[in-house]
Amino acid sequence: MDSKYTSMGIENGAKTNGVKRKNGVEHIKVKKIKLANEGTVAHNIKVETNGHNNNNVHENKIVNEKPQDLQEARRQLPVYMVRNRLLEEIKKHDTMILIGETGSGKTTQIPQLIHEQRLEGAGAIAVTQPRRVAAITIALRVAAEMNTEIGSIVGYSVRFEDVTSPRTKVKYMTDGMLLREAILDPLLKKYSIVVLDEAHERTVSTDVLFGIVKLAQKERNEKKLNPLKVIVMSATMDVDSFKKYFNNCPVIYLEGRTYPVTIYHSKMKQEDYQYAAVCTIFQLHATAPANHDFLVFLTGQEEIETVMYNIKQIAKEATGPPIRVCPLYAGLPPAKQLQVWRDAPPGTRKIILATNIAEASVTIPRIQCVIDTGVVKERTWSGGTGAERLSVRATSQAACWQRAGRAGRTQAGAAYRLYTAADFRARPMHQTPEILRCPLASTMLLLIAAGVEPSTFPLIDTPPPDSVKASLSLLKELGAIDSEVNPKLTVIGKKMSTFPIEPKYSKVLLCAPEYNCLDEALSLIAVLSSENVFHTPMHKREEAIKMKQKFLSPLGDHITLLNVFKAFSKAPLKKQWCKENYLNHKNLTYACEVRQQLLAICLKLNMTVTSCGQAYDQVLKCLLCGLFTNCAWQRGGAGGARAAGRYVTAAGAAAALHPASALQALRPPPPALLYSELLVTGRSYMLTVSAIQPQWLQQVAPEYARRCRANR
Ligand SMILES: Nc1ncnc2c1ncn2[C@@H]1O[C@H](COP(=O)(O)OP(=O)(O)OP(=O)(O)O)[C@@H](O)[C@H]1O
Repeated sequence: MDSKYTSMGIENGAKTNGVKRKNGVEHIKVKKIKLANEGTVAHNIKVETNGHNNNNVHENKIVNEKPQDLQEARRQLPVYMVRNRLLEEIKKHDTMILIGETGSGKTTQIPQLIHEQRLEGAGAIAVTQPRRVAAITIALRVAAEMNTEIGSIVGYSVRFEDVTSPRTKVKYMTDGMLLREAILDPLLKKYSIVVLDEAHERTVSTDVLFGIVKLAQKERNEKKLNPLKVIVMSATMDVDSFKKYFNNCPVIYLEGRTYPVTIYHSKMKQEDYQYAAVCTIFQLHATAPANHDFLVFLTGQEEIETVMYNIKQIAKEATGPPIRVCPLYAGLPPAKQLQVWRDAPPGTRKIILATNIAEASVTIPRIQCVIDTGVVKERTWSGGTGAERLSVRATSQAACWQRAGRAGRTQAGAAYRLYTAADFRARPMHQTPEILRCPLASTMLLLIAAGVEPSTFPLIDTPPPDSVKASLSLLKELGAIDSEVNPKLTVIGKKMSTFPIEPKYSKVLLCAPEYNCLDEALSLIAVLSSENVFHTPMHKREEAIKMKQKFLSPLGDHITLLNVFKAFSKAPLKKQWCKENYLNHKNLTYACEVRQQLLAICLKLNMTVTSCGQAYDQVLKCLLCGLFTNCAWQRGGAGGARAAGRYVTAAGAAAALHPASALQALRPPPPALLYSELLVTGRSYMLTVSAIQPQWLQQVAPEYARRCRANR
């Protein structure tokens, strides 16, 4: 072991043993399977699990095991072993909660078992996932297990990608996609069974879906339509509040996992978790066999890139097999995310650096070690200022267990927690549900579109009143609803709800024909809907920044992005061109796909696509139609040289231009701005900003402009 990396102080062998139930949080490493109706022991089934070692290789998208091996692996799963009992329970109850260990087979097996028995009848089975990468990879796995093409009996549906057909019976989908379907069909008539998986994640969409399925179930019963079965699943959920919410429905605990996971805690508090992670990686790398891959949890793209760079540098001199480092974060283009599931060359160790998108649901084969920094980047939103705060926080205990549960899925594993056992015990059991800390305008629009009255809609946790008020008032400002009390969609609101994007952006698209710039607006909104198109590698920062200059527009970041997109669309050898220009080829390709989809919706709405050419004022005015609540004025008014670079937003919050903005160098600084996002990271920064003429606001949104003047 390299002496540089011995200072971590991981406590040896601090194993967990057996399942302990603490407020609904499961502990790992169990040998027996017990299936019982909450607490009762009357119907226990006891099955000893046989540890089996399956180091099969996954390639070709993500699975390339032989069908018979896949079947053998299925048979070893705790869920499969008690399938008959489980199916009985599923048949008996309209709604049930299923709690089972991570990796026990809930997500992959329950829908298959239901389908094998044809319990879904003429309808289909919807299985929701909070994250797209999980929906895709699990669907691919299940299709392979069922020996069928993806998109036929088994399919998936995620934003901007629908791989299903009329034959699809088992449909994995993001919770957001099922929510979109609920607008068109609030009774979810296509489905006879809805499985809401990873319920503990408490995303806004899943929370709203709980209410949607509850209402749909009731109404389908009242109208004597085919009943809707609902199964809520997780390994680590807050059982009591869910049980209460679902009218005391039965809770089935399924105890048992295929492989054990040993938990190690840091002996002492780690001041720098990135450093601690790198130390631990190389400590383990020196001794672990090459076919043991590592999964490291970090907080975001920038951090992942820094750690990746450090690992690559240190790896040149470190003891151990060759290393392949793979990033995995939401902003990574979908195809690149799936590369994590591809095998590294034999004898090479894969080290995956992931955010919490790999925390729940996913199985990445060969992961033997999980290194958990115990932190997550969380967004909280203030309805008052419209600002989002991005902060790094300690994860909940449930998240720690979920992370540990990414090991022990295809072989025995270990989780190295870079925090002490006392720190772990002091953490809250569950994180704050998103609905209590995120903007709700999109969700409100969908609810209203689905014919639901937001104030009476049944939610597990009621969102803060000021957040509901701010969201409804934004929808009213945008002209999407007629009133904040008892709201109904307007004609434009109905059209807005058909776009799978933020209401403010759909408003921009709908206003674009008026400004003769739908062509430009589509490109711009597509780029804004995908991740960062600029690629700034740490070691070539200067060069990348220099290259960016050629796309810069003095009008600001939006037109700069448009310049990039236009140039990309014209480039003949796109990949090479992106490389030379320090642009992210995958993200730009993704933006092109998004544009196609948005264009299809516009054409369905009979909108005419025209271009304003170089008249970019038109584009900015059009942008202002959706983003007029995102204006800022220079402090002390125009010409306030002393206050250069310091602005005040329409909501009265002080904010600065982000250092990466194209407008940073502009002198004198523009008197008025339009921004896409307001982010607080210590200071309040406006992101993706354009210069506007102060009088435009008056022209585009006169009523709002009047109120702003009165408040300033
Ligand atoms: N892509 C894959 N490659 C290899 N094995 C897989 C894959 N997906 C699933 N498995 C196997 O199937 C098992 C069950 O996975 P499944 O996702 O159904 O578990 P789960 O109970 O839903 O777990 P979690 O609570 O973590 O979501 C895994 O532990 C693993 O052994």
